[in-house]
Amino acid sequence: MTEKKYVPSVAYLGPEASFTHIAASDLFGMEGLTPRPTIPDCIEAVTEGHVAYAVVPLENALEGSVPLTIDYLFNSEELFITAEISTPIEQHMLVNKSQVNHLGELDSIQSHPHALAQCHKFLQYRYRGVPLIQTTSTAAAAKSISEQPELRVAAIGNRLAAETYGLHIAEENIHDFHFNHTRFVVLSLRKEKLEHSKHVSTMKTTLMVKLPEDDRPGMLHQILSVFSWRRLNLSKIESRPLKTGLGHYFFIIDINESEEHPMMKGAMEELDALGCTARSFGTYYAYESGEFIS
Ligand SMILES: O=C(O)C(=O)C[C@]1(C(=O)O)C=C[C@@H](O)C=C1
Repeated sequence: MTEKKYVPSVAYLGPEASFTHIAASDLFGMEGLTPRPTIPDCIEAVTEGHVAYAVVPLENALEGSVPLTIDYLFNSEELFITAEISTPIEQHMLVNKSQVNHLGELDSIQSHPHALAQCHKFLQYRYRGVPLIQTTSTAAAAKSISEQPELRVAAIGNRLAAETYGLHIAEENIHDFHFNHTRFVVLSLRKEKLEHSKHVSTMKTTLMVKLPEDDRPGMLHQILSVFSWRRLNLSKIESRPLKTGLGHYFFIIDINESEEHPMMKGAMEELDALGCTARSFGTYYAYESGEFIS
């Protein structure tokens, strides 16, 4: 008797043919993937136990962090990052075949805010004045325009979305900078390191750090020195508003080390001694997808 392969259930920011879908299938294959319309819906699918994992975008090389993902993570007490996959991204302008000869008369261009921003210069020079409409994902934009072929609208998305929704690629590679990569993370209630045969770029630990309530001079400097004298390499530090008042922030810190390392344990203890609240999202492998998602 052949053993049945375990196929984990995975929610991703959909619909079908989003960049997140491609990233999720890169890690998990096509089986077991279920689309969710928004990033909070993906995160809730995991926290409510409907799926084992959720794949969501975390950061883009041109546009920075995806605020929804960061803020939901900050407020979750139970989620861990179990893997990261970073992929190069190519954006195209998609239209219904009936609109190919009406590119000069577009009423709107739709996409995810990050995708619109990645093509900002292109849109400014070629489609100045055309209203830009934000959607929950690039694939949501492609799907929506495909359902209204009579409208003079375009979407920004990838090649798979064009194929999936029967759209025509009117303009290819419209992202403003060649180095357009997005980091996607795999979230789970279980603290684990997902292993994959893909190329691992590094092992990372992500922390979210809240400073002590009493504002002291040099606090950020002290936090950084916790890592620097231990020779712990940070690959990212970013501040986000705590949403409790102007000037109140928390910090997202990525460290290229396992949290099991004695130096990391020491760092966590020292952060605690400084009065900081440091929450670890776990240690995970950061994978790189060599192929362009286009
Ligand atoms: O997955 C998608 O298609 C999305 O619309 C999300 C998202 C993002 O949030 O960064 C993913 C990759 C691209 O950078 C643009 C948009």
